[in-house]
Amino acid sequence: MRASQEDFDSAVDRMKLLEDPDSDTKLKLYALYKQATEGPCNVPRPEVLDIIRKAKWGAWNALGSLPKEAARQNYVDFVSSLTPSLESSSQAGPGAGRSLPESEHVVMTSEDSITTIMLNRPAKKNAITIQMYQDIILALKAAGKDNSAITVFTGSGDYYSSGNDLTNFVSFASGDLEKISEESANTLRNVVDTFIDFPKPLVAAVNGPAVGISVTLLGLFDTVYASDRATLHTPFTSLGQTPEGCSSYTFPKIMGPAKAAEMLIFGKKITAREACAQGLVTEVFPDRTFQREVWTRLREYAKNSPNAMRIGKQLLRSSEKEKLHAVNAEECRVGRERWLSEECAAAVQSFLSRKARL
Ligand SMILES: CCCCCC/C=C/C(=O)SCCNC(=O)CCNC(=O)[C@H](O)C(C)(C)COP(=O)(O)OP(=O)(O)OC[C@H]1O[C@@H](n2cnc3c(N)ncnc32)[C@H](O)[C@@H]1OP(=O)(O)O
Repeated sequence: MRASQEDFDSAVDRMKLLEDPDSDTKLKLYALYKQATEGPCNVPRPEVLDIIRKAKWGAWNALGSLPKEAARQNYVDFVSSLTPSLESSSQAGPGAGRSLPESEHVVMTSEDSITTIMLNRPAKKNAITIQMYQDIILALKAAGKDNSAITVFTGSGDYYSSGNDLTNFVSFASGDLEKISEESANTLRNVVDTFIDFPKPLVAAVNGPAVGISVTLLGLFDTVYASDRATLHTPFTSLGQTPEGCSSYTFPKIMGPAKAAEMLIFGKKITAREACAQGLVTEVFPDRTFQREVWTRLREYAKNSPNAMRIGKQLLRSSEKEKLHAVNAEECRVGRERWLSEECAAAVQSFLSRKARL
């Protein structure tokens, strides 16, 4: 169940009863309200000295391209969490009765028979934390079962995703290496398995640059639309790491072994247009019209028979599934060894200490 305009209006009224909320709460409410009512931040950044307006602008701007509908839901949930005692008995609490999982950085919305899963951490270029991997699994499982016809995966803000959050590796230095690396490999394996098994048409709307795992997973999507501003970069070997997301199998198959090697072994960054010429991207759109053109097209596609599309996907993909699961298992086994290497530790440390940039 998604928040209606009435739920939103009622949350705005309840919010007025809050007694002296702290400034972080006020900022979050302000940003979600603006996003829910006006959409993405569309005003120029205030002067440096105007501290309050700058903080408000920053909070709104950080919501990136979060859809109005998702902002409305987040606003309602946030107000509910602040005012549990004021909840009317007819209103569901956060998460109650909702078919969509809630998450701060993985936002799920459904409209026009399309479920959208959006990475929403624009200030960190949508880098994927361990929690986000778990939320992506939950979101995909929910989308696989809901009544939408198509599922779309995209990013908020200027990046599609900068890949794995490199601070995920910080815990490697501070704890039980064996255990943490095993847990991380299991998480990676689960998330990739969930993409392999996803039962409906899965479309990537690559709204900007993509790095690492956000690129490798594209080989498991049914259709990939990209903005002409997007680049695709898999800098694994400069990080002492190896390919994942089944790309060691899907990329050579899609683009041929030589082009796949340039990307996955030498870390060559390619443009969306190059990726399109090589078959990894289905179609490239001018950035200016990307959202409009992609969504117009997807809304048309979503009018097709959902069952026929799902069964069609199975026919196209099922013969590969067993192979893909085996590839995933092997990539995770090898990847885990690499994460424990000196090379990987040094590369991550180098990024975190800002000595090196891609
Ligand atoms: C469970 C474990 C699974 C493991 C799976 C294996 C997956 C592997 C991969 O995905 S490998 C790829 C990893 N990603 C990267 O190496 C990218 C690192 N980021 C960058 O090189 C740059 O940030 C950039 C090119 C993406 C963008 O550069 P720029 O435009 O100059 O922006 P900033 O660098 O200032 O970034 C803004 C802000 O975001 C933080 N950030 C960006 N990417 C990551 C990231 N991948 N991990 C953590 N943090 C990231 C960056 O530090 C800045 O934060 P700050 O404002 O300084 O707090």
